[in-house]
Amino acid sequence: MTFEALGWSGERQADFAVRAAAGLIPGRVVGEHRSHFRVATEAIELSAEMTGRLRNAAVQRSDLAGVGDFVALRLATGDGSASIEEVLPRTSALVRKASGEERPQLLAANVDVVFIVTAPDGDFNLPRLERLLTLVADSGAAPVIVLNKSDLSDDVAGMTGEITTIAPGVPVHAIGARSGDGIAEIEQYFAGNRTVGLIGSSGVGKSTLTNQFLGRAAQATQEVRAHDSRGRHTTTHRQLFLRPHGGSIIDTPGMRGVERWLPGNDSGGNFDDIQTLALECKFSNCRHEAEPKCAVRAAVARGELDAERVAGYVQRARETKSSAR
Ligand SMILES: Nc1nc2c(ncn2[C@@H]2O[C@H](COP(=O)(O)OP(=O)(O)OP(=O)(O)O)[C@@H](O)[C@H]2O)c(=O)[nH]1
Ligand SMILES: [Zn+2]
Repeated sequence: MTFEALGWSGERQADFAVRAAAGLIPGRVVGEHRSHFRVATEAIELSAEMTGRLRNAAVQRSDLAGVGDFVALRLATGDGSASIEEVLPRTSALVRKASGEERPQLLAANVDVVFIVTAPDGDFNLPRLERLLTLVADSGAAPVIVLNKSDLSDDVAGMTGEITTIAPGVPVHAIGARSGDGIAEIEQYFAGNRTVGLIGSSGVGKSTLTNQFLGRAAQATQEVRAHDSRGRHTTTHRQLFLRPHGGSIIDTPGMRGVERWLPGNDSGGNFDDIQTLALECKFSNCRHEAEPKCAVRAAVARGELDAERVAGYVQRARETKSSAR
C-alpha cells in the first residue's frame, strides 16, 4: 500500500514540504473516538490527539480534525503516540447542523464523491433526498444517488425517474448491495484513488455496500425492523476504509435529521451573502484569513463586502464552537 492509495496527491506532497522539513509527517484520519483519533500514515496506523493549540485555533467545531482529514503529525519518541499539529486544507467537507444543537458537525472531509443511499422499503422520500443533495452541494463533493435494494421494488424505472426530476444531471444507479447487483458499475467512482462517502438513513444498506466494496465483512449490518422497515442504527462511528485496490470509503451512521449548517444563522444577523460566497472558497475549511483563493477576502478586496461584517461573521462562527468534541 502506498499513501497515494489513500488519496494523498503530488500537490499535497509539494504543499507539505515545509512541514516535512520541520519534522512532521502526513497522515489521514480514518477513525474518530472520544479521546483520540486513528490516523493512517504511509508506514503504519496509529493513535493521535490534537494539540491544545490546534483546538484553540479552530474557528468552529467543524474545523477540528474529523474522518477523512489529512493532518500533519508529530511522532513522540518512545511510546508510539502522536499529536495532530494541523488539519490540512480540505478539498471538501460534508457538514450538517448537529441535531438539537447550534453547531456544525463534520461528517466527512476530503470526499470526492458522495453516494446518497436510499431504498424502496420505507426510506424513499423525495424531500429528504433534496435535503441530502443540498448538503452535498454545500460540501464541494460530487453527488451520486444510489437506489439500493432494487430487488424490493417492482418499479425501479419509475423510482429512478422520480429521482431524476428532483436531481437533474445527477447520476442515479439502481443496485442491490446484498447480492452485489450493479456494484461493478459504481466502482468506477473510486478510480484515481478517490474517496467516496456514504450518507443516508439507517437501514438503507450503507454498511452492506461498504462490505461489498471492501470484499470483506468490515462493518456489521442488521435487519431493518419488520414493522416499519427502519434501520436499527447499527453503525455508530464514522470510519474510513482503504479499498484493496486503491480509493477509500467513508461509511457514516444513518442520519435521522438532515439540516443544513450555515454559520451565523442563529445570531439574528443575516450573513447569507457571506455564507454563499464562502462556498466558493478554494478550501472548505477556509477561515478567510490568509488562505489562497478565498472568495470572501476577494469580495472584500473588490469593495463588495464590508470587512467589519466579515469579522463579525467569523466571530459568530467562533462563538458557536464547543470545546468538547
Ligand atoms: N433486500 C435487500 N436487502 C438489503 C440490500 N442491501 C442491504 N440489505 C439489508 O438491509 C439491512 C440493513 O443494512 P445495513 O447495511 O446494516 O444498513 P445501514 O444503512 O448501514 O444502517 P446503519 O448502519 O444503521 O446506518 C440488512 O438486513 C441488509 O442485509 C439489498 O440490496 N436488498
Ligand atoms: Zn475564504
